[in-house]
Amino acid sequence: MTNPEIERIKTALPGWVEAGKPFASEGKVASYIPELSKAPKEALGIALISKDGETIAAGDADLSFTMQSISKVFTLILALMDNGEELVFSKVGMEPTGDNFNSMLKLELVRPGIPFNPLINAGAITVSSLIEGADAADKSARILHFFKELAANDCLDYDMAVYRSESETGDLNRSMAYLLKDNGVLNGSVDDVLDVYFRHCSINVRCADLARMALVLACDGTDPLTGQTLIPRRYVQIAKTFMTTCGMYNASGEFAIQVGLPAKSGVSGGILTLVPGRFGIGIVGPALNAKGNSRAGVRLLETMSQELDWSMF
Ligand SMILES: NC(=O)CC[C@H](N)C(=O)O
Repeated sequence: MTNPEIERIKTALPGWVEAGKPFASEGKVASYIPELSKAPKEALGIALISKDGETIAAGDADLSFTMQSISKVFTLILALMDNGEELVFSKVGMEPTGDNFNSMLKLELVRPGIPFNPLINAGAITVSSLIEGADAADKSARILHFFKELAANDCLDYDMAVYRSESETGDLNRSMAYLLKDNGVLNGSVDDVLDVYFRHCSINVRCADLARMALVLACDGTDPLTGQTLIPRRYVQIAKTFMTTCGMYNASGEFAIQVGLPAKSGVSGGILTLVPGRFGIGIVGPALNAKGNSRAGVRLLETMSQELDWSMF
């Protein structure tokens, strides 16, 4: 039986992507991690996977890119699976900051030492320290294994050039980690925690990988294509709530109004989003707007949400 929504997307998607592409010229590719500046500025690609396994892709969907902040959603889930809610939320809060993703302002001003939420850098670095494992290498191996399962792709691996580039230049994250350590929030050595963090940020993916990971969230933790439950439903609920309130950094309110779906972006220009119960979606568009979200990617999602009436609200 044909699904009219899927047929509509198949027909219209190439046109929506073409209409979104020019918006990339309003954005800038991130360069504070020098290796990221090599990404093609004008690119825009998307892949969707439906709960019945139908994949639809358009534009530069084959471009590979690093997950960056998108990985924070899944390390949070793994930390919750490893430690439970009580412990995780004794180290990291549940509120949006309204500040940039790499700001350390509120670490000192309000509730000293505890990051506001797990999707800002300070929160995600704290979450990295909560991943179970004998040492940093073991923790990173567990994260990579979990991501491979969620993406149903055994070939996922690090982009070592991006990893090295961030390790060499990540002094702001390093200073944040020292502050967290001094406040008694971080377990383990700062170098080890940052190694785990930089590695999961540099896991290389394509749009279809993000779409498959998002599909698991869209289906409450069970991969509908294998029937395997990979995440307890409660932790999916927590992750999707953070994506809605903090996933697009300090543009999450605007995104909730214009698009109305749980989403997470990264500075490589990736966006992972989902339509509850129906689709997992991965997007890449390396040119970013002032808040650090893919300019053309956000535009494409605004169009799709309006055309397909996707807002949850
Ligand atoms: N917003 C992002 O994607 C930030 C992730 C990046 N690895 C950083 O720590 O700066």
